[in-house]
Amino acid sequence: MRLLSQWLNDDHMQQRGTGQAQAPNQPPVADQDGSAAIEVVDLVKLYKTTHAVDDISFRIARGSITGLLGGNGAGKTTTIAMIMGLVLPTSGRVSVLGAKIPEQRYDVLGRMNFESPYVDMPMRLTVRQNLTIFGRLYAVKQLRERIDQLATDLDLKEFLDRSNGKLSAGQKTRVALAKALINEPDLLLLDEPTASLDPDTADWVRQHLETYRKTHNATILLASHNMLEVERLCDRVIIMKRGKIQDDDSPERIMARYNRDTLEEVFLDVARGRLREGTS
Ligand SMILES: Nc1ncnc2c1ncn2[C@@H]1O[C@H](COP(=O)(O)OP(=O)(O)OP(=O)(O)O)[C@@H](O)[C@H]1O
Repeated sequence: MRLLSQWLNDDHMQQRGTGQAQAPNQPPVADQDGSAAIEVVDLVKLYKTTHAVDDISFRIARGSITGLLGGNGAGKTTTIAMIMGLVLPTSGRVSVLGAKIPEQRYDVLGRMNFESPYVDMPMRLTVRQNLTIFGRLYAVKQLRERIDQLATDLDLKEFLDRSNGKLSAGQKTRVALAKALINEPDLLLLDEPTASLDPDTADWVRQHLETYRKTHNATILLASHNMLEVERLCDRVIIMKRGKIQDDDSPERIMARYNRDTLEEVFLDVARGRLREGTS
């Protein structure tokens, strides 16, 4: 995850450094054709001899919530980074909201957003200043009202004028979520969205994400190590291991296939190489 934060910081610096915002509110690239929110075909990322991502393919339907699971080093972050166009694939194709990535990424970046508690925002700036900068990068209209709305929705009012460096981990996570929603994205990529939140706040964030998906018909792809969260939120689960897709189905069908009652048990089966029902 540290690597992803580095890529992201570099990316934002590049956009600011060139003085060119990312043309966020451009007309949508041809996605009226019913194309998937995300399409990944035969995707490979090879780092010297490490197959970080090893020939994976999937399509993610619009308006769905998909969980990307897998142990440490399974290839989740690299997959998400390639979907965002931050890492170039060794081979294979990615398209997002009908646009080829990375070639046409600037056509759709304004309709996407990303959140990870591992990516810090500038510490000396206040929450309001940070949200203002990101809102301007996305050319959000009526930005002040949008920030007020997010502050109400995500309960940030109490520390809106406090610098980011003086927030608790849980408060930072809520601010990071506000940043991810600032442009009302059609596609939200989340990395452990409830890490470091207490159970009550985590539950509240999950509810917020579910509501956001419903009200905006948004598509959410989230990497998580929290199996209960994935069971609760996701219509579909993609399990990765050593760069490959090990399983891909609804949580219910996956649990049935492994003859398990929880995704946590399935995760342990996959991690420890135990076979699912019906495989030899
Ligand atoms: N820039 C890089 N150079 C070399 N190897 C890399 C690089 N980035 C990732 N890797 C390797 O690729 C593999 C997949 O890493 P990745 O970060 O995608 O896994 P992950 O599933 O996100 O893991 P975690 O749950 O620990 O965050 C790992 O073996 C990792 O060491």
